[in-house]
Amino acid sequence: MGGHILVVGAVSGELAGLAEGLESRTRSEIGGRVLLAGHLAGVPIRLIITGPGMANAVQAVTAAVERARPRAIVLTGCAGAFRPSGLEIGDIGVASGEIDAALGLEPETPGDLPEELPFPVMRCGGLEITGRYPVDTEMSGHAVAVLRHRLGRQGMGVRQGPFVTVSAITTTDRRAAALHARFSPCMEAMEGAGVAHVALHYGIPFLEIRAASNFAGKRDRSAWNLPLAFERCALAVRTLIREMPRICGSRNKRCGNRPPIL
Ligand SMILES: O=C(O)c1cccc(C(=O)CC[C@H]2O[C@@H](n3cnc4c(=O)[nH]cnc43)[C@H](O)[C@@H]2O)c1
Repeated sequence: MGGHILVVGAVSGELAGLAEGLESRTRSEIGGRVLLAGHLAGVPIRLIITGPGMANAVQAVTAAVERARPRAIVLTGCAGAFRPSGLEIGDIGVASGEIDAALGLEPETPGDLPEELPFPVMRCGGLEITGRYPVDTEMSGHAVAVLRHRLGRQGMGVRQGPFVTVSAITTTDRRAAALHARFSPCMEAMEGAGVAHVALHYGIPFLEIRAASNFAGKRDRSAWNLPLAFERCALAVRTLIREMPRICGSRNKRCGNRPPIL
């Protein structure tokens, strides 16, 4: 199997469990970010820690992709789970799509969600992206099946659904309910739409898998379980990488480096 998998996390804890198991590990810097390279179960892997938020993620992933084109990008880490999804803390979410919840038109009522942008930020393969990014459906479907089979029997919930990307972490039940009413997401985090944008731009299959560290809604820091989420997201990615030859084919849905449309 040729080409490496680029695994992306915002903070070091999210990739620590994968970094520990890397065979023939090397450490370098790219675009001012730490890049670890090596193999997991014989699969060539690069891990990049981006820093939190979309701006960091876009800069880091662009730098990594420009240095060496991966065969797939997997974004992982902790996330806030939406209660109606049925996910519990420590459970796994697999994105079926990525929604940039901050992009759009200012709403008439302060505090409401933005309305959909009236022009695309990207055109790709007949798609006009105004804030909702596709993921690689084939990879995502395989990932859910594998994770349910392997982790479900250890008592871990695995759900597939849209992820929302936010700039401000949701801290009220009102906001969580509004996001759920609009997008029916299973998880929220801060990097997904940015990495999905870069992946689509370069035509690289993209997958996002996270573990719930908290519930989206009223902020109760004492109820967050970051260590459990870090451990579980690494377990999920490791489990998938072992199955990568089956999950990640040689498809390349290239958009090309077309000039910006704005
Ligand atoms: O809020 C804190 O006090 C805090 C303390 C230590 C670490 C963190 C984080 O790393 C959170 C930001 C990071 O995690 C993702 N994430 C996790 N849960 C959520 C959420 O409910 N809403 C948005 N993002 C979340 C996010 O992708 C960041 O990279 C926080």
